[in-house]
Amino acid sequence: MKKEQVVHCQFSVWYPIFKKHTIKSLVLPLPQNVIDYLLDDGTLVVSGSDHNSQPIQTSDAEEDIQWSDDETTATATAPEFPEFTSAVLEAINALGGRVFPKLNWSAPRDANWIALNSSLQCCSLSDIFLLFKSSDFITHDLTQPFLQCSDQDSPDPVISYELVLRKWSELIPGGEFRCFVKENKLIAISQRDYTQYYQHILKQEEQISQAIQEFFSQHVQYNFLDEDFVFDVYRDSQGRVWLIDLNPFGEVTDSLLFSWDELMSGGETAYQQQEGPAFRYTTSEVTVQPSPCLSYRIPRDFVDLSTGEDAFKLVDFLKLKKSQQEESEEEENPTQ
Ligand SMILES: Nc1ncnc2c1ncn2[C@@H]1O[C@H](COP(=O)(O)OP(=O)(O)OP(=O)(O)O)[C@@H](O)[C@H]1O
Repeated sequence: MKKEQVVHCQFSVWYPIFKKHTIKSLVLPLPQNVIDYLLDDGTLVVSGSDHNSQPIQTSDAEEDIQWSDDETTATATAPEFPEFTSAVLEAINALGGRVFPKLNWSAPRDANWIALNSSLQCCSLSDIFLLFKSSDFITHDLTQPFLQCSDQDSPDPVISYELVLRKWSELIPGGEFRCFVKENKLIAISQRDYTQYYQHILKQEEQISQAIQEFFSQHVQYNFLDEDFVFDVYRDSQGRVWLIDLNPFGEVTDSLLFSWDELMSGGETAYQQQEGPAFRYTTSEVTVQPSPCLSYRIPRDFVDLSTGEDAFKLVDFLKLKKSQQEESEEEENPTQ
């Protein structure tokens, strides 16, 4: 996979090409001070004028917190981005008040557990910041988007970072599929939420595969900037197919129920021996696995502490940690 392929899969590159076939979205340039804020480990929650949450600082900024009985001193000044905040609020309103946020490539899928509603649905900039600051996928976009590219000797293309806001849509996970395209041929289709068994996929295998192939040949094939790529689709309850996302054809993209070895080898096993693409889905409850994002979670208690209404619980927790730390330091250095 070349750096150029990654550049082509940025949202603002593919969206204008496929606008008619995907969810309505708006793209806002991400100012440098917002990028710096997102990459700064210290401040956990921003106190924006659009949100009434209390600003809280994590342990990195512990030194700044005055540990006193008057707990109000534990609040800290959070950064404010007035112009960006109003541009974001205007965009959210234009999209119906609820949005799904992304950066150039990724959504903070690994951070949904931290949101109060356990979802990526956002109504304000603080909702978006909380998810983005908690997400390794977002940090990856910001710091090493070309990590797995084969042409490491070539200079990294310059990236203009963008906040993508997509109109919130209730997508049923069983209707989502990932499609692999090699040399402009659709070689493989995988159920996207492969950890679950969906009876309707088993029953409608033929119709689903047919609908996706038609969508590909009518709207996607030869229209993208590369001949190898991966696209995600959603088939709604009326059988209509929508484009959800475009990804590079390579290891950086999850190959789900296929392996990259078989897809790279031209999909010999997958498509050359048969007419259409190979279609894989989970066929029984027996193979159901835990959700792949589970490893990104932290214990529920800590989530409650950091996002709960009672922000002072977090302060108590940090105090406890601090005193535990001091005790263990004393044990390690009994001479002191
Ligand atoms: N507009 C939307 N409203 C609600 N949910 C959405 C919306 N767009 C996407 N989703 C959900 O979020 C999931 C991830 O979306 P998307 O593919 O855009 O993120 P991503 O970070 O690029 O993922 P990947 O890395 O797997 O490509 C989708 O599978 C879908 O379930």
